[in-house]
Amino acid sequence: MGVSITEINQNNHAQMQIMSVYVRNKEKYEWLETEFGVKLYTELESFLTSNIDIVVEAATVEAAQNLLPTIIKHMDIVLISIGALVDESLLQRVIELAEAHQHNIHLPSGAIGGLDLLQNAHSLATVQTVALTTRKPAHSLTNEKLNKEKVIFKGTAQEAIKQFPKNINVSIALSLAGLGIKQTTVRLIADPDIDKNIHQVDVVGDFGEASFVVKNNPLPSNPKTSYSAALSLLGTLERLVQRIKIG
Ligand SMILES: NC(=O)C1=CN([C@@H]2O[C@H](COP(=O)(O)OP(=O)(O)OC[C@H]3O[C@@H](n4cnc5c(N)ncnc54)[C@H](O)[C@@H]3O)[C@@H](O)[C@H]2O)C=CC1
Ligand SMILES: O=C([O-])CC(=O)C(=O)O
Repeated sequence: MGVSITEINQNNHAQMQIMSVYVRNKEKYEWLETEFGVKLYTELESFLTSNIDIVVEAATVEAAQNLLPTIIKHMDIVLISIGALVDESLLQRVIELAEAHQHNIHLPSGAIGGLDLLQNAHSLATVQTVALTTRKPAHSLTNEKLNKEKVIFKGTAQEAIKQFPKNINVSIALSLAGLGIKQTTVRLIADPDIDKNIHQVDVVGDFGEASFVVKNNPLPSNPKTSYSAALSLLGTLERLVQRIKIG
């Protein structure tokens, strides 16, 4: 999510600076040091003991699963590869570590909205169903040449993220806010005629019904990702230091 480093270090968003970046290949990212004055680390422990207060993860579900337990022992984290938390034993372990070390795990809404309403409705009353219908440009989901839309997945959020770990992190955010990974349903549609990532969330509960549709433009600097996902990450950081909490 390249927008973040420009936004934070040059436009002074969130009253923060990115000081350190954890990478696997230093040579590939040397330009970040030159352009933004950050320091690169290939050793996780050195990265975590460098001059930083919080980690922002924007890598992959697999990387997040591997790194999360160590990171949470050291400090707070903003996690955007939320699909990592589909692993229930990892989730439990990470919650215990967060509690033991008094650190927080921030999960941005990412490319969807409505998680505040869902959380309230689920934790304080009863929610009956949560359904996600995601429609993405066909080429981002399949190598198959399609001339019309095709439902390429129908099932639980748990199964969806296993089959599409790069594409449906939002389903695990929804699951954690509501009915869990086994009862949150997902339909994933490959559509050759669109260039947006469209997420529709339908919730039915004692409070009534809610539907949210987000038609996401691609992030200009990284078109496979939705623009709003990067904004959500930045917004989560910004809200950490704001005195008025909304939602
Ligand atoms: N929650 C949400 O709504 C959304 C979540 N995502 C997720 O956010 C994450 C980042 O997305 P993008 O910026 O589009 O991905 P990207 O593929 O453009 O960038 C990921 C970066 O992480 C690096 N990386 C991968 N494994 C690593 C490791 N083990 N250690 C250090 N660096 C590692 C890669 O080299 C790459 O530079 C992905 O997991 C994606 O699925 C993306 C969009 C929305
Ligand atoms: O960018 C999006 O629209 C959502 C996405 O990829 C994800 O949830 O993993």
